[in-house]
Amino acid sequence: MSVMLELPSSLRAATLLAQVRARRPRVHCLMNTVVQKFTADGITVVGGIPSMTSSFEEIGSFVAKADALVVNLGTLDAARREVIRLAVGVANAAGKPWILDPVHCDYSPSRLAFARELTGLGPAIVRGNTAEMALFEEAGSAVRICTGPVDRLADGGRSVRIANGHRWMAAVTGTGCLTGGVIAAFMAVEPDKLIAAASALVVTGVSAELAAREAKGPGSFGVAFLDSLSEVGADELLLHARIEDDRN
Ligand SMILES: Nc1ncnc2c1ncn2[C@@H]1O[C@H](COP(=O)(O)OP(=O)(O)OP(=O)(O)O)[C@@H](O)[C@H]1O
Ligand SMILES: Cc1ncsc1CCO
Ligand SMILES: [Mg+2]
Repeated sequence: MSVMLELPSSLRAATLLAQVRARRPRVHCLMNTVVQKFTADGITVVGGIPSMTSSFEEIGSFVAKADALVVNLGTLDAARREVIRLAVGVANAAGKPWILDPVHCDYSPSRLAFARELTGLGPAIVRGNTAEMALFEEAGSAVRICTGPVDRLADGGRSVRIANGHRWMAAVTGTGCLTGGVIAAFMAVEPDKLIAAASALVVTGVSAELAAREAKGPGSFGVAFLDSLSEVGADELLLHARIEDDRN
């Protein structure tokens, strides 16, 4: 007998967004040094509470207090690798969900090997762009997300596409990293990781479309995107969400 797995919907995205805003989940980010502020702002305006330290002495306490963890490999060095291993160990021991963003794993064999090591430690989600995810055809039990003009999400039983977003997202550095933070906030309130991630991507994608109407180009778009993320609600999500079943 096959089990009917839930598929994402605009209504579910709106409900989860309201839950994030009501519950204010804590999201700890081991975020690259390029887009720390943009990512923290994205988590804050959507309704979560970000923390960003990467100190070896403190990371255990911060992860223990967080509801979800983001592991982003954008700016990686030996110290950061050790902090990531410690953070993942604490998250796993406490049953807290974490998302891996294997930024630029396509640029460096040693980074790819580290990203593969982390994938073996059981992230809830692995998300990257097309070039990165081409190296992660296999992501264990994690939900696999490949973002781009259309986002593709898949777990063992489901495969969906989110067709929201705007081309200026690719012209602002860190929109993908920011979506990792927003996805983590949604994972903190929803145990079904594919539903959580798809809902988060609908929220960021619809917000980007609304922001593009106000912006003059990528610079003002980045600011308008944060404005839209703080204001988007059920009406806009129900009207604009483009979620497609990708099984065929
Ligand atoms: N041409 C496009 N049209 C619509 N949405 C897009 C487009 N390109 C990217 N996006 C959206 O932008 C976000 C970031 O996706 P992208 O694949 O560019 O991430 P990335 O390369 O990891 O970004 P970064 O590393 O700068 O954070 C996703 O939410 C995606 O849906
Ligand atoms: C440009 C860049 N380099 C390392 S991390 C980062 C941010 C987006 O991935
Ligand atoms: Mg990226």
